[in-house]
Amino acid sequence: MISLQQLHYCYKSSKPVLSNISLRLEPGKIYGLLGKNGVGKTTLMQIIAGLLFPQKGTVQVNERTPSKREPAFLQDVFLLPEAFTVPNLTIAQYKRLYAPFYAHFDENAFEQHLKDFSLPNKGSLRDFSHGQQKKILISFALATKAKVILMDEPTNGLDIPSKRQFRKIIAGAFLDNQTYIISTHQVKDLDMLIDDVIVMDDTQVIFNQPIAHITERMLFKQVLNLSEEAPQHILYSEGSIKGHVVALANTTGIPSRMDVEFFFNTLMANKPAVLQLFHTSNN
Ligand SMILES: Nc1ncnc2c1ncn2[C@@H]1O[C@H](COP(=O)(O)OP(=O)(O)OP(=O)(O)O)[C@@H](O)[C@H]1O
Repeated sequence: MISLQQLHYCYKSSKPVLSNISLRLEPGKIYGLLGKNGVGKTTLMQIIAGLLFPQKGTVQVNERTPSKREPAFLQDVFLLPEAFTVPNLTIAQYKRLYAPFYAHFDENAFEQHLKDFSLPNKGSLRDFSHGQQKKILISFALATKAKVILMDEPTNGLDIPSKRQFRKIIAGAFLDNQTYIISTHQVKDLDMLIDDVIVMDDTQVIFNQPIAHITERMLFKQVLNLSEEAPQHILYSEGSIKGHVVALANTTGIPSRMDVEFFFNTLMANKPAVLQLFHTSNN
């Protein structure tokens, strides 16, 4: 369980990046963390990982305070950063050096993930391409079986087959006692993977809902003419080759199919109307 209460954070002498953030994240869920560039996604993940310390508010991760960086906390949290440089080690040396920090590290799972990504289990990390290095680190992250796994833009730099493989590996590796938080602009890469969507905007978390709630309350569809829909139900639309893609208030009572990217665009374009849909219903 991750619990943030009235969290504030600012870098030295700059304006706040995070203000008054309260959030509760449960085990057994994969959260997609979305937001425009510079909104504070990485900062938030670094606070949860105990790498940055908030000026105000409290953070609890599995009932521990990340900033204390106790061994019992560190062995159960893994942050895969967006930018990284690998040490001058072979895969085997890397595993020997870092796996012991994670009490539940699963060597077989590590080997299997490497195989699933079509990577060898030997060789010097620096001799691999950046995309391959990323896949090695993703494989390592998942093999730690840490209760909290934070991934910052994990699919950036991955080729198209690897992105599909990423979704498959995550879906297979995820355990009920884990919480994954995946920050990404490659929203399509999270399709069918995430349970809940968190959206940050202007120093705040403005949205945190399960996909199931979104698809109950919103409908995403293709129409030839916007006039096919009641104007009061149209939340947002984009022109497409076949007419328009629209996001509507779901008045059918039947859950729709989720399009995370289109949902995000709708929320950014029409915050009050989208947020109203969720505030007026029993969550
Ligand atoms: N070390 C730092 N010192 C000062 N300001 C910083 C530092 N790191 C980030 N910032 C600022 O904090 C804000 C949030 O940055 P952060 O990297 O958390 O955003 P983000 O949502 O992850 O962005 P992106 O989607 O572009 O990766 C930005 O305005 C950024 O310029």
